[in-house]
Amino acid sequence: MLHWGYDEHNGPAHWKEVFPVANGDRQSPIDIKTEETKYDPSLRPLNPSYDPASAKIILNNGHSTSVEFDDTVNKSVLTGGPLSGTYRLRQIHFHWGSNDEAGSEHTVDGMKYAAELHVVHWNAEKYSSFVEAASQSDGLAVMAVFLKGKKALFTNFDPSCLLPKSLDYWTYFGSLTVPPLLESVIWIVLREPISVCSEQLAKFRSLLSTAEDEVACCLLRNFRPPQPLRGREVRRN
Ligand SMILES: NS(=O)(=O)c1ccc(C(=O)NCc2ccc(F)cc2)cc1
Ligand SMILES: [Zn+2]
Repeated sequence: MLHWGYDEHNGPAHWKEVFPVANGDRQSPIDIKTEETKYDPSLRPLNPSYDPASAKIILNNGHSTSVEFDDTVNKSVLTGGPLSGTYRLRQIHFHWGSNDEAGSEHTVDGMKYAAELHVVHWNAEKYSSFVEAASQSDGLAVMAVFLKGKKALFTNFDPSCLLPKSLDYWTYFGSLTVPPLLESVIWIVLREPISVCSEQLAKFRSLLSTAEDEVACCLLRNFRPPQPLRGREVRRN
């Protein structure tokens, strides 16, 4: 496979050829079987604290569209939940499908949402850089928010925060969902989805996966299918 992507010749089924950890014991995403999740009273409420001033750039890296944040200081952080210590916000990005019926990476009792937002943080208390944290089992924390397709315009959506009303969540130990698929992510999946309209989802699909000097082709989908749970526990607050 030339460079990994989501096409027939370089998609998720091929990633193990270059990244053997693809067959590891804590790969993401997973299908969350709600009946098998275990209530854990020791789990604390999530405490996201984001400063909009730390947003730097928005970019299309060919695999997703992402907003990068200034992660040189503790300006935007996530604490609480299953986390011990302070995790610093690095970037947010989305995963989507070629139609509104699929697109999320995590699924809930087999149900796919139209898209999924990932809010990526790293453990700046224990490690000195994102790259270093990305190789540690407790190095990263990614908060996932489901996006559900909504025919009508969506209402009472507060543009300043992309989070749903409820911060109730499921949590499990997993990995990056794109190469290098490092098994260093504490996943926090919010139970309540946010709504986006079909036009917004269509805009994701119009993003290009090619560089300016190449023949344009759209990034129609960029979700990895659910991976084996391998005996891992999924807890809920
Ligand atoms: N979809 S996801 O939320 O799981 C995810 C989050 C971040 C990254 C990432 O930063 N990749 C580049 C990268 C990865 C490791 C490094 F060490 C350096 C850069 C990849 C996937
Ligand atoms: Zn992601």
